[in-house]
This record gives sequence, structure tokens and C-alpha cells, in this order.
Amino acid sequence: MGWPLIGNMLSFLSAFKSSNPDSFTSSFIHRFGRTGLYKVHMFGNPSIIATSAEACRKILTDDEAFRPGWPSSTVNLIGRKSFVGIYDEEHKWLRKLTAAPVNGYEALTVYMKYIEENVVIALEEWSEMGQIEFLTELRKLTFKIIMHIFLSTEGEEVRAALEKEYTALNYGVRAMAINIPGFVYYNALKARKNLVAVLQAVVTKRREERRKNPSTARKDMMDSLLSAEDENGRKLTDEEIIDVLIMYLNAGHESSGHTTMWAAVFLQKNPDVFKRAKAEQEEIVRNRPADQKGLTLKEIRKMEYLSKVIDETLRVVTFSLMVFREAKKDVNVCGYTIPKGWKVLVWFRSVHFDPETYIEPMKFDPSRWDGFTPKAGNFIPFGAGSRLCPGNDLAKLEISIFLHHFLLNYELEQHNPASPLMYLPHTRPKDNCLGRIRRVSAN
Ligand code: HEM
Repeated sequence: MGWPLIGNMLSFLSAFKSSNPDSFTSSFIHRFGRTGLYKVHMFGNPSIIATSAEACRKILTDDEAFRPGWPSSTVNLIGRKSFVGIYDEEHKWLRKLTAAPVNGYEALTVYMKYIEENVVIALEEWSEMGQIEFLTELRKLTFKIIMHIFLSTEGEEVRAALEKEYTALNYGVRAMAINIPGFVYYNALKARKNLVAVLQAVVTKRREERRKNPSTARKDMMDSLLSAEDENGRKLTDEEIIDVLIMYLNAGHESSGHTTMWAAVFLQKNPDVFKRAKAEQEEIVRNRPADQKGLTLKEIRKMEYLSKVIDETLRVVTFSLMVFREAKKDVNVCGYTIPKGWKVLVWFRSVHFDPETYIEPMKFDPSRWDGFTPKAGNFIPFGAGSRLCPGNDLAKLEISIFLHHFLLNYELEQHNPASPLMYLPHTRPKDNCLGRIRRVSAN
């Protein structure tokens, strides 16, 4: 369990700062065998790392034995009333309330036009901007989309203020929790304070509008949250609404921004894959009625090869490297007892790089998905069980729409194709994918 007080944190951080983050988990496998469960001391707590698909699936799907166990440093940033802090009935209610509008492709057709219009404009603009940080621009785009869904009536000013704070917030999510000026975590806490202030102003303004005019129609998720009432007539407090929004707005743009960037990078680095994916998109456009403007859901469903490209990207990148749980009671998992109160780190990255499931796991190879359906628990980019990502369909839709237009008309030219990577809080090139988006056709 590592050193006194700091436990295994130093070896964890140094592995994740090196070019081989998997050296951290492979050191356990090397010393103790492929047991799939390892005792560590991390983020200030005695913990278990779960690396096998079977153990991860059991932990994620057993709500009787496990609840969220995020480090207090994360809960302080994302909010104790957000999904990282709540569980059981409270979680079920808020989840039901918020997931429906962003779940299922049918529900999402409402947003398709908005997403596509903004993708087309963004690509056009970037191609004229010269060198850009591709990841930074994509995060702005995905933030605009999630803002439209959750806070559609708020103006540009609110969007710009929130977007700026999220960048600082995220850098602090897996940083050492040192709350001293100059440290990343200190800046992240400051960013949270600013986010709360901006959102509090929005909540206050909306409550006031509704008081003056109670028949005001519901326009976005903020309105749904303000109207929500459970079976006992309880309404959400400002703190609850703000924390839920902080989490959704964050989860809803960072993840899809990063994954879209990686999909474009992998496509560009693998010309055969690019060619095949582009041919599929050209075929879709060719078969389209002459009077149809823009993509339809039916066309998205026809993007079989692109869907494999996206799944392979989700696997290789594994945006959520790990998630945290806490044992509510002593519980047996795969023959080992996890004591009550211990934290559990469900290590998605090991599951996705398991050579027994994925031959040559480090290789980006969309064809591995031809006729292959992984066993339950072996492919979990969006988690599993009651916490399965409610934004999974939205994310795949956004990525598909982006790649459709990218493949048809553009290319990415990276300035530093061999840029070193950062793995915390999420895997990205250190230069945020500096490069140019070049227009290659006039379609
Ligand atoms: C490629 C994109 C995405 C990836 C890889 C991803 C991944 C994940 C994962 C692994 C979890 C499970 C966390 C856990 O088990 O504790 C999760 C939860 C969550 N995600 Fe996503 N996500 C993505 C996109 C989105 C989007 C677009 C939204 C917003 C609509 C979203 C909102 C959430 C929320 C609110 C939760 C918490 C659910 C709960 O605790 O019940 N995510 N996501």
C-alpha cells in the first residue's frame, strides 16, 4: 500500500506523467499476478483498484454494496449535490428527471439541426483561421451544444463566462488537492466559485421571471429543474440545481470534445481507415434525395463503419480512465473481500487494454469490431449499471455529425504529430492538438 501518508500517489502520478501510464497497473500485475483486484492507498484512502472486466462489472452494477466514492477534492469541485455526491433515491430521482431529454436518438433529433449547423460553421471558420488548438476549439463547440440543451435562453456572455471557468476547473480534477495560491487545485476551486456565482445569477433571474409570469413555457433543462417536484412535493434547492448543472455542463462537453479530437487524429494517422470512412459518408450523401438538407437520424444509423471508428476511439482513449466507488458493507468480489468503507477505483483503462479481449490492444484498428461483440463488462467507455452515462447517445451523435462533415471536406494537419501526451485528468496531446484544418473540396 505504498508509503505512509502518501501511499501509492507518487508512483501513480509519476506513471501518469510519463509516456507509459499503464506502468502503474502493470507493476501490480507483475508483482501479484492477474488477480484483477489490488490493495492500494490513494487519494488519502485505503482503496482497491479493480482492473479485470469481471470485477469492474460487478462493482458497477451492485448498488446494494457500492455507492460513489469520489475523493473529497473532486466532490468539492463538482459539487456535493451533483451526481458524484448523491446516491440511492436522490440519485434515481434526479437521474430520471435529467436523462430523458439527452437520452435516445429519437429525443436527440430535436438537437440534430443545431449541432449540424454549428459543426459546419465551426469547420469553415477554423479552416480560415490558420493554426489553431484543435482541442480547444472543439471544446468550445461542444460547450456551445451542451449550453443550448441546458441553458438555451442564456446569452453569449453567460456562455463565455462559464466556458472560461471550466478549463481551470478541469485541470484541478485529478491534481493534488493543495489549496495554496499558485497550485492548480487552488485555481480550480476559484473557478468553481465563479461558476456557482454565474449559475446562481441565472437561477435567481429565472425564478424571478417565473414568479412574475407563472405560465412561462419550459424552454430548457434549467426550466425543467426549476419545475421539478418529487412525489412528496419537494422541489430542488438552488444548490441542487447549480450542482447538477455544473456536472452536466462539464461532463457534456469535455468528453465529447476530447473524443472527437482523437477520432479525427486517428483517422488522419490511418489513411486506409480515413479512405473507407470517407467513402461511407460519400455514399450516404449520394443516396440522399435531392431536396434533403442536412443529416437525418436514418443516415446516422447507416454509418456502420464510422460507428466502429468511434467505438475504437472510445476504447483506445478511454476518456474516463477510472471511476470511484465506496463499499457500503463488506462485500465479496471475485473471491476477495472488500471491507466496508474502502474506496474502489474501477480502472476502465485496464479493461480496454486487456490483450485477452483485444489483440494488440494499443493498436487503433476499427476492423477489430467486425462481427465482434465484447462480453458484458469488456467495453465500458460509458460505464455500466445505474450510473451508465446518460449522455452516451448525445456524445455519439455529436461525434458522428462532426466526422461526417470533417471526412467529406477537410483534413487535419497537426503541427507536432508526435506531441507528448498528458493523461490527467484526460488523455490529450500537450499542445492541445495544434494544427490546421484544411478544406480539401468545395462540396
Ligand atoms: C464521449 C463522451 C462521453 C464519455 C466517454 C462519458 C463517460 C462517462 C462515464 C464512464 C460515466 C460513468 C461514471 C461513473 O460510473 O461514476 C459517465 C457518467 C455521466 N456522464 Fe458521461 N460521458 C460522455 C459524454 C457525456 C455527455 C455528452 C453528457 C451530458 C449530456 C454526459 C453526462 C454524464 C453524467 C451526468 C454522468 C453521471 C451519471 C450518474 O452518475 O448517474 N456524459 N460518463
